[in-house]
Amino acid sequence: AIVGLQASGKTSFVNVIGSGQWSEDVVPTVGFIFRKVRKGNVTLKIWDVAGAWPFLSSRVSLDVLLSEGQPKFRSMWERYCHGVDAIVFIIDSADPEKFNTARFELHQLLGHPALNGVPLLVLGNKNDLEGHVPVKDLIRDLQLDKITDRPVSCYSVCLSCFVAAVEIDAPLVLR
Ligand SMILES: Nc1nc2c(ncn2[C@@H]2O[C@H](COP(=O)(O)OP(=O)(O)OP(=O)(O)O)[C@@H](O)[C@H]2O)c(=O)[nH]1
Ligand SMILES: [Mg+2]
Repeated sequence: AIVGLQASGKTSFVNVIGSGQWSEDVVPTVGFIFRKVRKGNVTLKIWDVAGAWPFLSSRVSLDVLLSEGQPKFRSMWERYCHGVDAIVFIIDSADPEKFNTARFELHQLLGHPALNGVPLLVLGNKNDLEGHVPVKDLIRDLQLDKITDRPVSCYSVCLSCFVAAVEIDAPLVLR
């Protein structure tokens, strides 16, 4: 399952691994998209889950999240993560203002007992943009070092740079 805040690049990621090509043509996902991607003799079944649900898209501030408990739309993330082999969390690394919300949502998601032990891949996307945050700071800001109950990896990527190869800067396997 691929989760993350709005416009972080989840659908772009699925396009890149699915077709091997960056596509400029993405629109915000409504609900979710289920995709099967065949790689050699392996078939990946992928849930591309919207960062926000239309009817609640204005309610994304952390204050609201905290005062209302778990907002309905992101509790949907958990539903799509049930029983998966891995969770991919994508974050716009050039938009640090959203890091607090992202951290809150990520840790909230991982706190669900049913997702215990499921490996986590964090991709800090959009490293082509000025002011993007490097992997080491993402790890700190998202408190990835506090996640001790599963394998965690974090990479900095640029999905829109994907022509022949995804640019990866300073890959770091935490655990
Ligand atoms: N500069 C830059 N833009 C990117 C990159 N990856 C994705 N984008 C752009 O970011 C925007 C959002 O991408 P999406 O893939 O639709 O994001 P999403 O996470 O699926 O968004 P929702 O479906 O709304 O949750 C699009 O305009 C993409 O073209 C990147 O590596 N660099
Ligand atoms: Mg999408």
